[in-house]
Amino acid sequence: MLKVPDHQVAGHQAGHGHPGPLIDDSGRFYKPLQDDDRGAIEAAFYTSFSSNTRVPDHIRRFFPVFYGTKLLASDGSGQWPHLVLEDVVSGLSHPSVMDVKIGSRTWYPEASEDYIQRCFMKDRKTSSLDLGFRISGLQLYESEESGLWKPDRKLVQHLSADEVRVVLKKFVSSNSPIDPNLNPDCSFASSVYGGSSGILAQLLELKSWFEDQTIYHLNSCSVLMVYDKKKELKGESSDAKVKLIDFAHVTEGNGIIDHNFVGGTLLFDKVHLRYSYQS
Ligand SMILES: O=P(O)(O)O[C@@H]1[C@@H](OP(=O)(O)O)[C@H](OP(=O)(O)O)[C@H](O)[C@H](OP(=O)(O)O)[C@H]1OP(=O)(O)O
Ligand SMILES: Nc1ncnc2c1ncn2[C@@H]1O[C@H](COP(=O)(O)OP(=O)(O)O)[C@@H](O)[C@H]1O
Repeated sequence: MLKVPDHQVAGHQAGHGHPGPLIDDSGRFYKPLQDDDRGAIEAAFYTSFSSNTRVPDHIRRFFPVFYGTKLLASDGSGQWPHLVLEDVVSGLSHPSVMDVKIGSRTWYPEASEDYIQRCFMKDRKTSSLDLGFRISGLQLYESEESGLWKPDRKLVQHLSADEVRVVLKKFVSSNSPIDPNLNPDCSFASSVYGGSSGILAQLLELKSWFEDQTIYHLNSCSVLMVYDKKKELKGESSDAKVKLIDFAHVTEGNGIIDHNFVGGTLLFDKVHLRYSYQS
């Protein structure tokens, strides 16, 4: 049965005659195609990427599996085409999720003047320009009693550089993210961010491909980081994962490195995650 995902932390939701994402019980995420060129660009990206033999398998695993497109009926908006993707959060019973938009700029020269202006403003008003990335959305599992902490998206996006650093610590802490008197204890930093299969190692592997690949420019794309906090609390492996999502603004690389993306991941992993991990 299809249902609205309660683990969506950013992006478009249902409203104004547009459907929002759906999930099913078999681990699939249905993302409605936007009805302008963004939908076409994202569908074309997934189609190209999934059959592109120049993409190594160890890199492919950082992207949701693509199962094609499907027309789905949704309330008030009739039949609507959806991308059928792997649900990255499926299988995690108590997921902590963070969507990080990579790059100091989200605009790109081929975009419309209006889009460039809007991105330009957003990049300046958020941590993108200062840090090379911004947190677009977030949910943290707290405890059985308190459930999930899902701070307001607009607040999250407009966090200052210093506040972003605190949130990166909260993401891997066992104590309450809400209590202003508690310093994040970072007790899961070594297992979630660190280690040979942790988030830092995964980002590093991804980055090394981006330092070389010139096929795609992933403008305005996000790194989705997820792990099962309940498992961490029980001392079990929490399946920390990194996946890239949101390809509505991908352009062709034309033989040129995607410096904006490489710069963003570099700052994100080397400087900021490592900082949370070590301090
Ligand atoms: O409509 P908004 O204000 O929520 O803006 C959307 C953004 O939300 P945010 O600025 O993060 O609050 C949204 O950002 P997220 O994916 O949520 O990080 C997108 O930038 C979206 O544009 P597009 O689908 O990438 O072309 C943006 O949608 P458009 O305004 O471009 O349709
Ligand atoms: N494949 C996926 N699996 C699980 N969650 C996803 C997946 N793709 C997107 N999401 C969730 O949906 C949100 C919005 O996705 P995104 O592709 O950025 O949409 P939009 O194009 O509307 O901005 C993400 O922040 C994440 O919470």
